[in-house]
Amino acid sequence: MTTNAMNPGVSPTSGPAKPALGPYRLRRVLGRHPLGALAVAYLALLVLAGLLAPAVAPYPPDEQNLSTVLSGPSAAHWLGTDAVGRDVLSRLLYGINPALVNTLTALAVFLLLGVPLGILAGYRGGWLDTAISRIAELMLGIPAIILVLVVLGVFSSSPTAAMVTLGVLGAPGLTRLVRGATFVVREELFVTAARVAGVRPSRIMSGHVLRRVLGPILAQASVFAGVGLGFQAALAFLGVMSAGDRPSWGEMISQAATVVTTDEWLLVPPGVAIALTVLAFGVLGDAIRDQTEGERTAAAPRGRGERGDRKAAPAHRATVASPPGGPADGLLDVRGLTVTAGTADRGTTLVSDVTFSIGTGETVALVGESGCGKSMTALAVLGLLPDGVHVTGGEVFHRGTDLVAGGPKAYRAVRGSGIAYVAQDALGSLDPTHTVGSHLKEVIRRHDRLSGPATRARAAELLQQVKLPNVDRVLASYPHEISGGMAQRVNIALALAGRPKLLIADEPTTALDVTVQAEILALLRELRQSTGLAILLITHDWGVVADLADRAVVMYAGEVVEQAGVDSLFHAPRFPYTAALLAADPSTAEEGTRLPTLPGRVPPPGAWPTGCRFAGRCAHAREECTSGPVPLLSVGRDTSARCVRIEDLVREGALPR
Ligand SMILES: Nc1ncnc2c1ncn2[C@@H]1O[C@H](COP(=O)(O)OP(=O)(O)OP(=O)(O)O)[C@@H](O)[C@H]1O
Repeated sequence: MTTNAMNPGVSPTSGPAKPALGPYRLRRVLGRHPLGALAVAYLALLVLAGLLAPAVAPYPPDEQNLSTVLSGPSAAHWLGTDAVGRDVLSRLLYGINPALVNTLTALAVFLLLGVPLGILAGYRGGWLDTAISRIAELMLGIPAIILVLVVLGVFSSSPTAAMVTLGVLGAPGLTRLVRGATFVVREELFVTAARVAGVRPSRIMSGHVLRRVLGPILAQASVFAGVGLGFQAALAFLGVMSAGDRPSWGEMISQAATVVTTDEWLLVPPGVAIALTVLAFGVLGDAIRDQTEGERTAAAPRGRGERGDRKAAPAHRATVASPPGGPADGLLDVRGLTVTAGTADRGTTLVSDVTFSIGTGETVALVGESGCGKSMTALAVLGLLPDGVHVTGGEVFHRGTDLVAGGPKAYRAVRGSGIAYVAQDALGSLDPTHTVGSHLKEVIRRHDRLSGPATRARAAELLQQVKLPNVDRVLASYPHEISGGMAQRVNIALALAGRPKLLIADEPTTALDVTVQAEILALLRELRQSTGLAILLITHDWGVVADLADRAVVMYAGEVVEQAGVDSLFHAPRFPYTAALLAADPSTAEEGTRLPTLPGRVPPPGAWPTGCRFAGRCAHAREECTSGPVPLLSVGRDTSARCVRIEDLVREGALPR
């Protein structure tokens, strides 16, 4: 994930996603799509003409003049007259409203069913997704025209019944599209961040996910509006949908159809009006889709699914009990944590038997090369493991409550108010469609019952707490309007909103430039002193460990290989891997000397050797290292290490005394 001493050659994560298609961006989109703008202008004109029909129509719609039937266009009747001498232009104008009302009826049903079900299926997943998807597939198999004809037969050719049926039959297609888009958005970091901040799922779905999938929805709605209008015309032409006695485009088509053999012109005005309107809806849909397609595919699946449940029997543990992880007072106690992709029986273990503790106000660094299981450990503590990855052994006690046993409910209760989270991707953690103020207010409302002005005051206070200047301007800014460093301060402010006692920070400074890194570290240090905040810091950077941490937990190939106070660790590492990592740290290297490298790679999950997992890369490995599982052994007051040769190595001078 990062480029640094422990993880060479791997680039930082991508930048933030683009803002979703809101009203402001819709205007910009149309500015770049002249045809789309033309379509909007046409539709706006149509609505206006429909509303103003009584004022602008040259004749009353039902006024008959039997002396001028089927007259064709003339100065008196610009679009001619129909079979009973009524003015076609006037009827066309009066017919706009029924055509649009019918279209809107179908559209409303289409959206009201398709959008919520799609978001629910995509966001919740599991059985709800399976049920909604199966029903949608079933409905997509129903032949629409036959069902509509049956409905028209039952409901006396009622246009409303036909349009409602069309909406119901169209909705499953929208549900599938929205579900797919929601799957992508659900994995975005800002959704994870909102979840960790304790924002309710209903609020995340309506406030964040809906806004992000609005583009595809609008595109689909435009196209469906065109389909609805064309469908009305087809039904009216077939004479199966009653037009009543009001003028409507469908009714005009229907009447023109009866005289089509003697006068084809009568089909032209309503036909052209319908064709133009269908075209306008289609062009608008295309403009919106062109704009949003790239954004949807560009949204990287970076976040995490919510899996706090234990799915299978506890996994195998080390034969010797691990010693306590440090001077814990019960704020966080992780005991024998095992995380598996798949199930315990038929899965791959990603993290095995991890034990450590964090006390109030303490900062513990989780260190190790890329792929050693640091993030999986942190995500298991938060109950935010990705789909298909589960805790299959051990406990995560937060103030005495086992979150693993408590399941998603227990995790939800502590996220935000007990344990907060700050990710590496500062901008990606913020929803691009919300201002900083809106992010903060949402989280504050989740934790405090405050009035509107008090919520704003609290938001400003949080920004001041993270030392952001120009609070009013920052509150009104969108994420793309602030720098990475400011965004990370905003994320820390969001994390502090629930007054948590523990902050999990996953490489919070890696993506920032050096001076900003130092400022963020200084801020964390200050917050720790002023609020008593405990921090679980995931990092590759020994400099950050030295700067901030009290203790370090070193992970290798999914297990803890050493735990120690930072001073002991730096001066007398007790595991050859720790010693090798420290020796390869460029910040401690003497100028002009060649930096030692650590040959080989971390064995991937599923390919861990028996015994010491580091043996394949260790210059000091002997047969005894690989003959059986190696327990984590206490070495001195605050140190434990998973090495059977510590005494030999110290004696031989391979490890410092
Ligand atoms: N969704 C997943 N399904 C299966 N395996 C996964 C999944 N996500 C990560 N892994 C694997 O789990 C192992 C531990 O990954 P993890 O992200 O915890 O490592 P890390 O130490 O945090 O590395 P980095 O510093 O690069 O983030 C890796 O081998 C990784 O490939």
